[in-house]
Amino acid sequence: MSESTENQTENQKSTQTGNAQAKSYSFQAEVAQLLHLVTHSLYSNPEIFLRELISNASDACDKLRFEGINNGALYENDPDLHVRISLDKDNKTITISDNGIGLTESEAIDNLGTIAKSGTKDFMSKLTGDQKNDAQLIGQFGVGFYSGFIVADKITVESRKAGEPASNGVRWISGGTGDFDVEQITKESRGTDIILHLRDDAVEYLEAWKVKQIVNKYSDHISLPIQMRKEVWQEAEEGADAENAEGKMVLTDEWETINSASALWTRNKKDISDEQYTEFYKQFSHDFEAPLAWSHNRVEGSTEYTQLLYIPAKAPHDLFTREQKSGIKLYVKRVFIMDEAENLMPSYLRFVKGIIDSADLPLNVSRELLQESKDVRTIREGNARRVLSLLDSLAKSEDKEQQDKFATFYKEFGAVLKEGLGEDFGNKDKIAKLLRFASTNTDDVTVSFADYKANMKEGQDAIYYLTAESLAAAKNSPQLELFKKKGIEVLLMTDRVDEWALNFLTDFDGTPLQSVAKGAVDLGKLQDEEEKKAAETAAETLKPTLDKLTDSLKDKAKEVRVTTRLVDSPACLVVGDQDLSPQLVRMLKQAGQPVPETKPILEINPEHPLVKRLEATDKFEDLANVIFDQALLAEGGVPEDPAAYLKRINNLLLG
Ligand SMILES: Nc1ncnc2c1ncn2[C@@H]1O[C@H](COP(=O)(O)OP(=O)(O)OP(=O)(O)O)[C@@H](O)[C@H]1O
Repeated sequence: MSESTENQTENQKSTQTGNAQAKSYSFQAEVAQLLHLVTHSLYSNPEIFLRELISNASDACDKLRFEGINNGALYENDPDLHVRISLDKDNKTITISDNGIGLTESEAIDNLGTIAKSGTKDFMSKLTGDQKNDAQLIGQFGVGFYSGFIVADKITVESRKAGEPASNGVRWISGGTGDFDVEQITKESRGTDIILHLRDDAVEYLEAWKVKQIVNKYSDHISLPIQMRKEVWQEAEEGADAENAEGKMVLTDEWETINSASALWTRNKKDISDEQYTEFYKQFSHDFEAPLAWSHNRVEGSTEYTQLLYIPAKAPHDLFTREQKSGIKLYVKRVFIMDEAENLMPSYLRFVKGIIDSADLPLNVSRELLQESKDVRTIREGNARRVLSLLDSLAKSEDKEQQDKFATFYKEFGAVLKEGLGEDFGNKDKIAKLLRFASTNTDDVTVSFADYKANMKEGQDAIYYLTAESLAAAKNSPQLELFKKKGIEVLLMTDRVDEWALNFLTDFDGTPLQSVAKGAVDLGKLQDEEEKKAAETAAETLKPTLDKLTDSLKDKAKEVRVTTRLVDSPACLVVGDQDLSPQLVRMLKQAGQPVPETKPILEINPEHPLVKRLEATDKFEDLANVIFDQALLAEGGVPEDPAAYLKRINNLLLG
């Protein structure tokens, strides 16, 4: 017995039904809360109940198909899986039946009495308490099985698990309030019947045309046949009374399939409307926002598969955590195999949601097997190429709407995409083309490397960039002073991943990338010879001061040297070309990772009055340390001993 069944049993109350075998159970508190909302809201979109129940029926058939791979007996000589909808005007019921996997008694108690599924949990977390808003959310999200209570004041579920004897059926009944009753029944047919006892204001769903319309709108892509009893026109009989004089539609015993019954991705692209693509996305992804873009292809060659990949419009809150799951569902020859098939998409594209239907993988493929498969590698590479070219086409588009979509994509997922520079060497250049940054010319994150190159000064032979913790810190960084003075654009990068990712990109289209905070400043042909000479002379004259500084700061700085990079500030910190920047070191330390201890280089501005004062002051130690600590503060760091820093400042102020 599972844990929740035990809990439910504790809640067991004396039977209300009079039937010795029926037992009454309380709903989990969250379910009761949800049901209260479902039954008391103004529904903005009541018809979604059908979408939800059909989706559950289809899942149940998928499960049977999957388990049937290794245990054919589960089909019980009833191999044609389907969903059937029956309308009963006299009893005001609508019944959704499937011949899928079915439920045992304890599964019915567990699964229909507690909330386990991610979609509903997500929904609950978005509730605001405002009835109108929450009612709209139900329409967008759907709340699975409980959607039935939008139109029904009582739901009866009758089910029998595949492979169990007919006598092991279960009946579950609830009025959608605090509890539900469960009893054992005999059910010959395998699978589940959901019987909705419609409320008086929901009898419109007893009309066959209405049901067909809803199925067509929401569930056309379901790969199973959704069937209803066929209606035929019956002419009036001779001598019929006035009411029946014109003939009428009558139900036959024949079942008719009312949906296309082919999985959406198996259909021809030109037969699928944008609305259908969007509706399909919302259903399988549980995202209630429309996707930004999608790509649907049948890939042929040594590995054959169909890919239907979507770019969502919004990043999930856990995008950056290690637990973030892949959004790819794997099918093999239209049989659902698994959710979250992480091997089918590189991790830096983990935001992509979609479906892969492989013609080559074995039906009993496991996660372990996926890791080693050559076909899987081919599919993963094909998927990455496809997503990158989809993004490239959005980025390159002349169409404003497409450009806006790219901007939205970049805002939501740009930082994740950058991980690809380190992860996907083969596509590094394609990824680099898609990257956008702020720069010293604009705060908007819109400058591509190509834009930057087009804007380079004559004689400039590197792409300059600066990584910092925020745009404000980047813009005020002393490292930029010389570049500002000379009017050279510098890309400003403020995502945490930037420095790590940029390590893997040494050039863009033949032009080297150069961090302005690493190594000696080298403006190449843009270097002013006179400035350079002046710095060299200053270095000579300042030699004794530099030596003294090096000695005083030997615990903090690896080297002290004169620079031409500064205009207004007395000093700044830089690191060697191959060293980690102080920001990255701080970040890694925060994340609890081991980092090699490297000391920065202190560069000083020989023209600055504070530096000049060093030559004459009798408080050399104080001033030297304050200059170092201020350089540290300017790049976002904190002096190692803040109290000592303040003491020194005060000492200097008091003169
Ligand atoms: N027709 C059915 N056949 C078998 N089991 C069902 C059926 N309908 C519902 N269930 C069971 O009840 C559970 C709860 O259904 P519900 O619609 O609330 O959530 P879900 O289907 O798990 O979530 P999601 O709709 O997000 O996939 C299901 O997970 C399934 O175990």
